[in-house]
Amino acid sequence: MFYDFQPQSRFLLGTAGYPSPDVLAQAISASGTEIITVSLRREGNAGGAFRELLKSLNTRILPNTAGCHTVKEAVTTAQMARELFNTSWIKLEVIGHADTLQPDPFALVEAARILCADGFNVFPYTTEDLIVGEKLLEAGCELLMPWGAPIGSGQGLRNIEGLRSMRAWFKGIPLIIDAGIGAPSQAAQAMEMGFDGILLNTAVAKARDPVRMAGAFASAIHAGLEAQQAGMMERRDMAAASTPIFGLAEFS
Ligand SMILES: CC(=O)[C@@H](O)[C@H](O)COP(=O)(O)O
Repeated sequence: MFYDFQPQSRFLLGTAGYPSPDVLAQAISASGTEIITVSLRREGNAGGAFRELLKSLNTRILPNTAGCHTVKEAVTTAQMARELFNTSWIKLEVIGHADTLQPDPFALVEAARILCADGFNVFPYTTEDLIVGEKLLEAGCELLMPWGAPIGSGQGLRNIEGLRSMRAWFKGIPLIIDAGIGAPSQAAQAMEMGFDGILLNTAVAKARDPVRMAGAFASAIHAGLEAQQAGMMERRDMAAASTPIFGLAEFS
């Protein structure tokens, strides 16, 4: 459950950098997503026509604060997004450095505290750090969005053991992998590990065929969720015969 919403699809899609608005609309349709994220700053540049297109797509809009570097910028952007899109949802990004695009955990927690107290449902873009995650929950966030890898890098699950620890530590808290996913197999792996959803943008927007890639990610995310819910076998260090030896004829 992502706040008050239980989506069928666990695929959350970004809307930046597509070759055209038409390709974006087709990719959203092929992805089966019910939640799209929109950067207020970029959207603001593109104007009202883009906003009208997004509103016509029959998906929930999760505005984001991409490009914000301070608490003040992020809070102001979130407040503008609430008015523009008529939603209390906000994907909170407070970036620590323009080159790494790594979240600033101190500013993130402070901004989350202010926005939660102001009635927002905050989706915080964070790292796999457990203490930062705890502080975000204390601030009032009901879910966390750990990165897979730096935004736009396509590196996949860069710290897989850290993400495993995070999944185990925050039992029952929805965790959505956000950013750095480059291939459908990486998204499937995250779902198999027990994550609740995948948010990505670049891997679809910059694919040679974004519409087809959106479909590929949709299949992979669905497969990963199915595997997770079916109960995966435990990994073993040693072999275990898959064929029973009971009843075999004895030769002497
Ligand atoms: C679109 C968005 O909200 C960002 O968090 C980010 O752009 C997603 O990361 P990738 O582009 O690496 O998928």
